[in-house]
Amino acid sequence: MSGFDLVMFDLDGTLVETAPEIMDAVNDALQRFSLPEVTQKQVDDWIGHGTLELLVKALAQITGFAPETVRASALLNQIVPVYNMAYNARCGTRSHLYPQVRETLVALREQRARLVVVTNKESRYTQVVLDVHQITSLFDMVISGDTFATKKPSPVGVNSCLERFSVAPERALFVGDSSIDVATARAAGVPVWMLPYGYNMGEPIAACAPDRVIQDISLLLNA
Ligand SMILES: O=C(O)COP(=O)(O)O
Repeated sequence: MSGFDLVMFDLDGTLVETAPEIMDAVNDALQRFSLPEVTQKQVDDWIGHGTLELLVKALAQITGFAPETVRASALLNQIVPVYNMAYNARCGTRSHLYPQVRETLVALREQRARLVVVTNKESRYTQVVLDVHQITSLFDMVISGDTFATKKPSPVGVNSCLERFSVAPERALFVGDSSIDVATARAAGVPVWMLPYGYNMGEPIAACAPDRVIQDISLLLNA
């Protein structure tokens, strides 16, 4: 039996392994502009601050320009719609739910916990991923990187969930895979558990000092 009334989940690297097809879509877009490809390791380490920021990092790496220069560039504006099309085509081709994700979400719902996604992925991409893996209906609320003016590690999204479902921070849990998730949960006073298999910008997860590291998401059920 889970001791939590509200469980908030990160998406990429926590519920769904998304990086392989994100890399495919980035490389599809780069190819259209005759730019060199990026590697899987680079993409893994760029996930965390949203897709637009991932594209900024990829273009900065390739062109040698500073990220702020890329953010203001025409190239970024041109590549975004091309990436969107590529991602829609790639989504679901090489992503998958991590083991026990669906079963655990269903069981938590049966235990009457509220379930929420809090991701930095922009909502257009979040929706495609949740739909393609048929888990949209398992969540009471979805907060994306562009839902509020600030994204994780700002606690705004987490605080809005606590308020919406009238849950005290200590009765909630944040489950994630990166230092961004730990910082977000800490800023909201919510306990935070980490899964070791996701994307933490190349850093070891122990360095983030979460309350617990769990090897498998089904361990949430015995909390
Ligand atoms: O899209 C990203 O960069 C991050 O997404 P996440 O917050 O679900 O890890």
